[in-house]
Amino acid sequence: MKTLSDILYNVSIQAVHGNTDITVNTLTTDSRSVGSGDAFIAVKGVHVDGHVYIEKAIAQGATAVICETLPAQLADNVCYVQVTNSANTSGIMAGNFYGNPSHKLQLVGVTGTNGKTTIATLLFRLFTKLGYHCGLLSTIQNQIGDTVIPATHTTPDPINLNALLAKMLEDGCLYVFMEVSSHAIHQQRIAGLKFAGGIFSNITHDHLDYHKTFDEYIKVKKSFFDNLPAGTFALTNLDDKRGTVILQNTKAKKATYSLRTLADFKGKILENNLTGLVMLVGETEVHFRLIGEFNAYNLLAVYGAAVLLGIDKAKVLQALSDTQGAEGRFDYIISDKEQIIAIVDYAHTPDALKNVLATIKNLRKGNEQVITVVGCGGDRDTTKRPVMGDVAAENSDRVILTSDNPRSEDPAAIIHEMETGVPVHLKKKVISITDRKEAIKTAITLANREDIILVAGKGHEKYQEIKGVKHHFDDKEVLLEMLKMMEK
Ligand SMILES: CC(=O)N[C@H]1[C@@H](OP(=O)(O)OP(=O)(O)OC[C@H]2O[C@@H](n3ccc(=O)[nH]c3=O)[C@H](O)[C@@H]2O)O[C@H](CO)[C@@H](O)[C@@H]1O[C@H](C)C(=O)N[C@@H](C)C(=O)N[C@H](CCC(=O)O)C(=O)O
Ligand SMILES: Nc1ncnc2c1ncn2[C@@H]1O[C@H](COP(=O)(O)OP(=O)(O)OP(=O)(O)O)[C@@H](O)[C@H]1O
Ligand SMILES: N[C@H](CCC[C@H](N)C(=O)O)C(=O)O
Ligand SMILES: [Mg+2]
Repeated sequence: MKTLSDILYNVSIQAVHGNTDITVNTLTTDSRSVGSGDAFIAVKGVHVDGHVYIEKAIAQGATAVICETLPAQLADNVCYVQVTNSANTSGIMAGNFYGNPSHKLQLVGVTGTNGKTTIATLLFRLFTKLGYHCGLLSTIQNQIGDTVIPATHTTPDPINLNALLAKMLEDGCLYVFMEVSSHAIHQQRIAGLKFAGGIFSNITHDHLDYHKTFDEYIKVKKSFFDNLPAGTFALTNLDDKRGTVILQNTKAKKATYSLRTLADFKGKILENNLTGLVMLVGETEVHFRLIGEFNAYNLLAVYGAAVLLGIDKAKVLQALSDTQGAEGRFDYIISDKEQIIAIVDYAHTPDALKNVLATIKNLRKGNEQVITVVGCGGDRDTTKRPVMGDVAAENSDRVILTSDNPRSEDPAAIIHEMETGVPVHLKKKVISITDRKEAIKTAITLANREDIILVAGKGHEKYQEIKGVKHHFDDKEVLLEMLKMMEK
């Protein structure tokens, strides 16, 4: 067992009251899970200040308290460590507690508004195919080789994160691919991690409820690259407006990918249809199973990162050509009788929705209608709602606005906010149906032979969260069931 003093290695300490030469059972930032002999780290959160729970943590058995402000009364037999930043400290302490697994792994972080799950999953599948034992930390799930560990966040909190990395290392993983969300960067969930490299996909409108301004959102994403040291790589998308600025202050080796301009990893789309993409990657023509221009970017990012990690270019392209994308990302079925194409996609930002609808437009052979079913999540960025209503209406023949995960909000009110973005002349295309199952059913009723239905926003999710309760819901399952019923 490690001592508190071991675990405090590299922490910026202001003051210590008590003995740091004590063993620590486990670390936690949540008083509700404190047990005897644990160290409690008090972190200021979005809703409450963890410092409020110090007494409770001690009552439950905490023998060490790490905090920014010391309580007025100090208990005997408890070691208090005052630090400059508790959130940052929890990352560093978690690393020390679990033996800094990231220092012994090749850890690659993927950040950006859209494409993180796709890129991280493709990298995991590619390297697995190449014969390496790998780990994955993603929105859909965490994985250690074939073993799936459910994910609660896109990027876990630092304690769970380091515990998972330690398990991966113990299991013999060499490479770990992880999504790095902007919330995670801002909340220091990745503090103390050692990355082999970082990838930037793109930055567009999302999470302005949390980051307040777009500039602030960019700054947070940029700080991930600012903190990458020399000897690592930073791979960016040159076709994104912010692709260059994001790497401005990094010490990492810079590398670029692009479909439009000269770059270290240059691609060109030759064909883009329902069977996949044919691309020129450098000088090599390759067929990929993924669909759409946005996936051409994701594939280039994956190719670039694999090459930067030292894998042979030809080997990468050969294995990547046959690699499947992540669940619920442009996941389609074609109905037996009417040949209706029904697509499930995780587009939950204006840019993702625009991209996925542009891809669908390219797939049309004639006058097929595009019918979009989409909603916006509750307790999330409200400013994207009217924009997504507009994007859906501008780029579809029919739109059914519906619920996503309303969470604590009134679903009808969210839909109303989406409606306000629909231009007057497009209003006749749009109807609103709060019940997502009914909305999907209506889309199928409206569809004629060979029409295309897009069900956007929930992708792989197997639930719908309403007033704190997660009810089973699976877009693909509903589509399959309804198509079967209607075509009987
Ligand atoms: C807005 C946000 O990101 N919140 C995260 C944050 O919670 P918080 O700041 O609200 O915490 P809080 O309730 O104020 O509590 C502050 C501190 O007091 C402690 N506490 C609290 C109550 C108590 O009784 N005792 C106690 O000790 C808490 O454990 C915490 O350490 O810190 C928690 C612990 O790490 C996270 O679980 C929580 O994620 C919430 C559940 C969440 O939904 N986050 C989403 C928005 C998120 O992080 N999403 C990104 C992906 C987004 C994307 O790219 O699309 C992700 O990485 O998953
Ligand atoms: N490179 C890309 N550029 C723009 N849109 C993309 C890109 N890749 C995927 N998308 C769109 O965004 C959706 C979400 O993709 P993905 O899950 O890979 O992103 P993410 O960044 O992991 O999202 P989250 O922030 O929720 O974790 C996809 O279903 C697709 O519609
Ligand atoms: N990681 C994103 C996912 C959004 C998915 C969408 N279905 C929603 O619930 O808003 C978030 O937590 O904001
Ligand atoms: Mg993701």
